[in-house]
Amino acid sequence: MLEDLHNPFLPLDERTPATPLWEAKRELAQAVRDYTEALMTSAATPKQMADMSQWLREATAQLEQSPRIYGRNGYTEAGEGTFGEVFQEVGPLCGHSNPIAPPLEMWAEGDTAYARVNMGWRYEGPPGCVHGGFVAALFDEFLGMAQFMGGHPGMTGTLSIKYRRPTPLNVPLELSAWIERSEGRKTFVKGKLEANGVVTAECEGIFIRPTQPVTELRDAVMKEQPEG
Ligand SMILES: CCCCCCCC(=O)SCCNC(=O)CCNC(=O)[C@H](O)C(C)(C)COP(=O)(O)OP(=O)(O)OC[C@H]1O[C@@H](n2cnc3c(N)ncnc32)[C@H](O)[C@@H]1OP(=O)(O)O
Repeated sequence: MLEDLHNPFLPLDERTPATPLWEAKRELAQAVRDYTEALMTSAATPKQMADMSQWLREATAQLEQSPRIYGRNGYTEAGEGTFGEVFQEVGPLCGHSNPIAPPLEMWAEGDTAYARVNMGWRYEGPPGCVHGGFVAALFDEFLGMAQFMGGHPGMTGTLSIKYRRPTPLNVPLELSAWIERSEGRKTFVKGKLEANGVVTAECEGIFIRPTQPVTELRDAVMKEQPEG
């Protein structure tokens, strides 16, 4: 059922783009990341901002007029990689080709999964600190991947977070996670987030292995939506 999912713990240098589309998109996504990060701290003049808005709208129009592919299933159906290869590009937290992904880098050593990320000004909640919702998002993605080590990955059922200290922006954040136990379709995972050697947040997640293939999720969800 989940055989085709990308192994999130491949060495980073082996996670090469599956097709030329992703190779180009990675570069564009990084440029957009850099642009939005610069925007957050820029005090350019209103005229400079207006000029850049115009220039960006024109660039967006070019993308909109290009051939389009929608969603993970769309990319796999278009031959742009397996479900797993596409995931490593479009995932909203770790996707190389998704400019909203910080991105989060993950690897495994023994029974523990690790991740590293640096959250810039785009993610500010309390002054100088990472917004709590983004801390939760990092845990959701990271614990979601850590449960793969158990071999029975599922969807997030419950995520409980203890915010112990404010999490600073613009420093390397270190995450670690491990599987506590599995019961039937449920996998219990724990994790922590550290900045400068201080634990700023802890998380417990319960992941539930779905009864249907995750690749069929889109069609199942669409069927559940009311007409209209
Ligand atoms: C597959 C790899 C993807 C990895 C990415 C993970 C990161 C994500 O963001 S996932 C997206 C966020 N999560 C979701 O959208 C999930 C939405 N929820 C669902 O789809 C369903 O409720 C789902 C699949 C979690 C469980 O549904 P279902 O399979 O019908 O559960 P059900 O048969 O009622 O219960 C099975 C067991 O799980 C337990 N359980 C059900 N829901 C929950 C829950 N939310 N929290 C804790 N336990 C639960 C039940 O108590 C039951 O336990 P037991 O066997 O001991 O009685």
